[in-house]
Amino acid sequence: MSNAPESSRRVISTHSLSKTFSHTGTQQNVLDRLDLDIREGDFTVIMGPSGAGKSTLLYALSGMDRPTLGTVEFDGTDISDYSEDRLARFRRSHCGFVFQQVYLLDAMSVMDNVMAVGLLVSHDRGGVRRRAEELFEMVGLSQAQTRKSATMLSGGEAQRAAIVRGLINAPDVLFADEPTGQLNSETSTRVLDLLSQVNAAGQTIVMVTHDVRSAARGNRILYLRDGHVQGELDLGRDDPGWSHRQQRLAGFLDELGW
Ligand SMILES: Nc1ncnc2c1ncn2[C@@H]1O[C@H](COP(=O)(O)OP(=O)(O)OP(=O)(O)O)[C@@H](O)[C@H]1O
Repeated sequence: MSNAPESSRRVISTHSLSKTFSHTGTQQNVLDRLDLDIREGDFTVIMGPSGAGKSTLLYALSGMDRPTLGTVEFDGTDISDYSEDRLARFRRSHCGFVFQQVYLLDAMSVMDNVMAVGLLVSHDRGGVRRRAEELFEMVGLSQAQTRKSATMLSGGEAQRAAIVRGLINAPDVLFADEPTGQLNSETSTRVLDLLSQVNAAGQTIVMVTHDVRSAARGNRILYLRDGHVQGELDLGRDDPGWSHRQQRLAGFLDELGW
């Protein structure tokens, strides 16, 4: 569990964040005037029923998509009306992403996949390589594995490589959308241990998941339904044991009718 110091600094603040999709003349209000903060150093988990808008919220918080109404402030700067180009530059420097699908480029080695993302932000090839090597070591991928094509990795290895890619530019926030969704239980545990480890070292994380075991890694749980945050649980940073954390979380979810 995280030993990161408590911080009340807000990295992201939304104000009346709304997202509406239109399909064949009807409008769907997926996010409805949300006001929420993401605090530095927190491992925030977004839960909620299928279709509640969890991924939509993650995309809005990370500048992958723009709100229909309202604003998203990242480090005090409103990013909601940035142009596509500016948003892309902003994301590269400030956000890291880990998805359920790994999306490594098969034609490149694992190292080159990570280097390519690092070199979008820095021209210091040696520096990027050194950071990549450090991160690969941290996630337990050997040099031989990083020289392989991405197709030659197991699912768990590929997801660990994706975490390295997500961290290569030292993002302010690492966003993860069901990062263990495709993994078996043992490999999920390794990936979750890794997320806990980087969070303990101070990395701010926002993760969407359906999985109680994964969610128990977070210190703050937001439950999204009908476009609102319907409940919030402070799971804290002290570790009274995973089963205790999972029980508290299960109780919270039961009360919300999960
Ligand atoms: N680009 C889009 N165009 C139209 N509708 C969309 C779009 N993206 C999402 N939606 C709709 O918004 C709603 C919320 O989708 P979202 O993927 O955010 O939900 P979720 O809570 O992440 O769901 P799940 O847990 O099933 O992944 C869904 O009804 C979905 O169909």
